[in-house]
Amino acid sequence: MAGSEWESLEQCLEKHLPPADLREVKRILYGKETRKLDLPSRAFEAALEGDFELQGYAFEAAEEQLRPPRTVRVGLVQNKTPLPADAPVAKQVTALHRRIEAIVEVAAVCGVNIICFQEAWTMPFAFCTREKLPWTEFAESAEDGPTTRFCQKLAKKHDMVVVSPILERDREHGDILWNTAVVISNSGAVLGKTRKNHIPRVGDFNESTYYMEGNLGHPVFQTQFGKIAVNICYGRHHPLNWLMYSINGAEIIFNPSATIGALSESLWPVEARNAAIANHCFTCAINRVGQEHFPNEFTSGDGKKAHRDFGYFYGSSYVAAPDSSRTPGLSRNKDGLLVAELDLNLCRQVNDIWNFKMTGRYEMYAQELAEAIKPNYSPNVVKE
Ligand SMILES: NC(=O)NCCC(=O)O
Repeated sequence: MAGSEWESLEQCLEKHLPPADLREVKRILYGKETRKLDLPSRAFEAALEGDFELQGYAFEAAEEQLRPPRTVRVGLVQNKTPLPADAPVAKQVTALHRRIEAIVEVAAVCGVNIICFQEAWTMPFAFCTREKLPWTEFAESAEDGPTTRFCQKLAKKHDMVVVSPILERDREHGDILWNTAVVISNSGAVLGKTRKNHIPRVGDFNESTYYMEGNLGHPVFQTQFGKIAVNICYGRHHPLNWLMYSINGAEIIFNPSATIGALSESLWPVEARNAAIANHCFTCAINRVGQEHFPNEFTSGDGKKAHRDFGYFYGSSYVAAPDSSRTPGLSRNKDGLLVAELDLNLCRQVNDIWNFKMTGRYEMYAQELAEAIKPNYSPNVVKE
């Protein structure tokens, strides 16, 4: 299996395929080609200086007579943790704030309206360790913690909606922890928060040691730039989770994640993209990059030796559209900002073609599922 030094699928295809084959492979793998965005050269210069990748693409919709285009630019940020996991907590958080601030400046130059960071972006992904301190010290209030205040400043300064996925400490309710995304309006006000609905119990993702499944349902946030929702990481394996955000009207669903090569890389290009198709909306899949090493060894419960690292996070953040097209992914190993221009009119246009909302038979599934979850349910299996 390729390690973290292997740059990306796109780079490999471009290097090895003759142009005519490349065109066909891209048509089948990526759908209708996305147009490269003409981003300002000073944005590329700043990205180069800041040592992160910058890519920009546009999805187009057909012109309509009655509705003007509803274009919005989203920014997806993937990044390594700048300091080692054993650096003091406050220093790690500050270093991450500085890193993100620099990337958001470039996003602003690129005209981004809504930006989303990776899952639990203010900390190393330490849940593999099952230790509490110091990791629980990274938890903050969603309403007025230092990271939310920091994001409010960014939102106001750049007139940008900020989606900030953090480890939340809910001081009002028993001081408990949640995996939460705070949505901050471009006015700088906290619009609300949403919590991770599905908690992994796979590999070293020992997150159930820290927090429970979210209790806020499937909120959709009406922003100036469109209706958005956040399906946090492991939620992307659950089609009903995507569906409920879509039923509540989400036009863009962000999927801030932290996942590693050995576990999920072959699922990654499929799931968020399928969700965009199945739900007639845009999806934005974001994964962190880099390797994180922890001070104490932990085991993976698989009989193998104890170790201090989690494996590598493979980045590859991308945006998928309801018509099955998608952007190329960002690199597997570099920090990056992906800018995508979406015309939200495409959601209804594709809905009118494929009609999944009309043909979904939700009443049938609602009834069948209501029966299937009963303890005495007997599966409908027809036998000879
Ligand atoms: N952060 C997280 O939920 N990771 C679980 C692994 C995966 O969903 O790929």
